[in-house]
Parts: sequence; structure tokens; C-alpha cells
Amino acid sequence: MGARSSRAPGLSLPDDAAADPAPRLRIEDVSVAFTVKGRERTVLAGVSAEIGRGEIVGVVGRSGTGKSTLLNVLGGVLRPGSGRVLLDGTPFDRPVERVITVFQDYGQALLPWRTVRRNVSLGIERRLGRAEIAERVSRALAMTHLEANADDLPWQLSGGMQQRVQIARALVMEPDVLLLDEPFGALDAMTRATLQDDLLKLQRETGFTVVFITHDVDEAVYVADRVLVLGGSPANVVREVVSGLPRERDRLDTRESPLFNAARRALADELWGDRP
Ligand SMILES: Nc1ncnc2c1ncn2[C@@H]1O[C@H](COP(=O)(O)OP(=O)(O)OP(=O)(O)O)[C@@H](O)[C@H]1O
Repeated sequence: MGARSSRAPGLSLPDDAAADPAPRLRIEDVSVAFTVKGRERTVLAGVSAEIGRGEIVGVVGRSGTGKSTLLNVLGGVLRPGSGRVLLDGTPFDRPVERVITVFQDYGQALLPWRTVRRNVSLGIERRLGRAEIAERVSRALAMTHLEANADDLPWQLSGGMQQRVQIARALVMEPDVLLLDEPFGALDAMTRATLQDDLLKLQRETGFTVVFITHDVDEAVYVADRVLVLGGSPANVVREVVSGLPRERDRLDTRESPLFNAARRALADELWGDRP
């Protein structure tokens, strides 16, 4: 990949990520070009990366670099012009149940005429029996603290709760990989902080692999084990930063940690260092 890597000295990935070295997702030499008004523009050129089982990987980069494009390739909704993506060694180029994407526009993604419970059950209604649907929905609602709102309609909920419904809707599929495109970008700071901690807790409980896009460097370092920086035009992974923070993180202590600050600084330098 040719990316520079930053890792705090003497530290390694968390135990659970280090225990199984086989990558869950492998991105191999992925290139994507779009043609607009007859002109072709290459957005991603030869992107390669590996994402381990249970790893939480953040993706940052300036606006328009190609972060969502990369996530769409990972989600199987966009076929790359060349290269491929593999899940546990098997290439895929269409959406698969084990890899679920949560988008930022939660308000529009939820069906306004369906209750929270019936929004959450949407993805499994046609393929599972009643008892299993009910069980999985209850579990997903419990994990996202939405039990009390199961019979509400989406518009009766706050933005943070609506985003939790979206996450519950993904959890009900019991995915191996969760892809999140700026999941908390539109939320206020406190709700955002709560959902970041919820996501970390959910990952510990379920063990799924997470890839998320964010514009917020602090969020990238706080939530991720490793952050990939997309840069250049066409874009590639220009740097990866491993914070070395323990997986169980306390919000206040983490913010004062030298590991947090070193990783944050490395990302800020990469993103804005050459700006006048
Ligand atoms: N379907 C498409 N057709 C044509 N061009 C596209 C398409 N999707 C994305 N692009 C272009 O590809 C480039 C990368 O877009 P992308 O949305 O992946 O960037 P991003 O890094 O996610 O941006 P942002 O941070 O602003 O959300 C942009 O120039 C965008 O206009």
C-alpha cells in the first residue's frame, strides 16, 4: 500500500485483534473511476488494505477524497473498475448479509409509517420465522437501549435515537462487518459521545469488525484501533495511525492520554499539515 504507518512504540493492537491474524476484509488494488458528462475521473487508484477480525478501523480524508466511494466498494454496492474486495478470503462485488452499511441520513433511511420495532425487523422479515425475528429484534433493541421506544414511530424520536434505530437495524442482521458512513456527524456533541461509547461496547459484546468514516479526528482516534488516511488525487491510503489505546476506554482519561494526543497530532499533521 505504500502508506506510512505510525504506531506508538512498544504497543500493539488489542489482544482480541492480535489473536486472529487472518484478515476479515482485504482490499486488493481497488481503483474506481466515474464518468461525468463524458469525462472520466479516477477517484481511487490502487487502494489496498487489510482489516482484521474484530478490528475497528476509521477512515479520514479531506472532503471529496473518496471515503464514501471506498465504503461503497466495501459494502458491495459499487463495483470497482479494477481490483477486488475479499471477505474471509472470498471475493464479493455485491451486497452480502454479513457486511452491513449504516448511512448518515438516518432520518430518511427509516420508514416513517413503521414503528421502531418494525423498522428494525425489516431486513429479516422475509427470511426468518416469527420467533427468531422477535428474539433478534428484542436483542437489537436491548443493545441499543431502545426497548422503551419499540412502538414509537421514527419521527417521535430524537436524532440520536433515530440513529440508534439504524444501528439496531444493522445489528438484527448479525453482521460480521459493520460499515458506518459518518454515523454521528449530524448529532450534537453529547449524543455523539454517548453513541461512540455505545459502539465500542457493542463491538466488545458482538466482536464484529467495524469500518467507519469520520471528519472528526478526535472521534477517529477515540473510536478506532487504527485510522487510515485517504489522500491524493486519485486517492490512496497515504498513512495509517495506530493509537495503541486499550479497547476499554474511558472518555475523560483517554483525552488526557499521551497516546491519544500523539495519534491525533499525527492525523492532524497529515490532513492539514501542508495547508497555508
Ligand atoms: N456516483 C458518482 N458519480 C460521479 N462522481 C461521483 C460519484 N460518487 C462520487 N463521485 C465523486 O467522487 C469523488 C469522491 O466522492 P466521495 O463521496 O467518495 O468523497 P468523500 O471523501 O466521501 O467526501 P465527503 O467527505 O465530502 O463526504 C467526489 O469528487 C465525488 O463528486
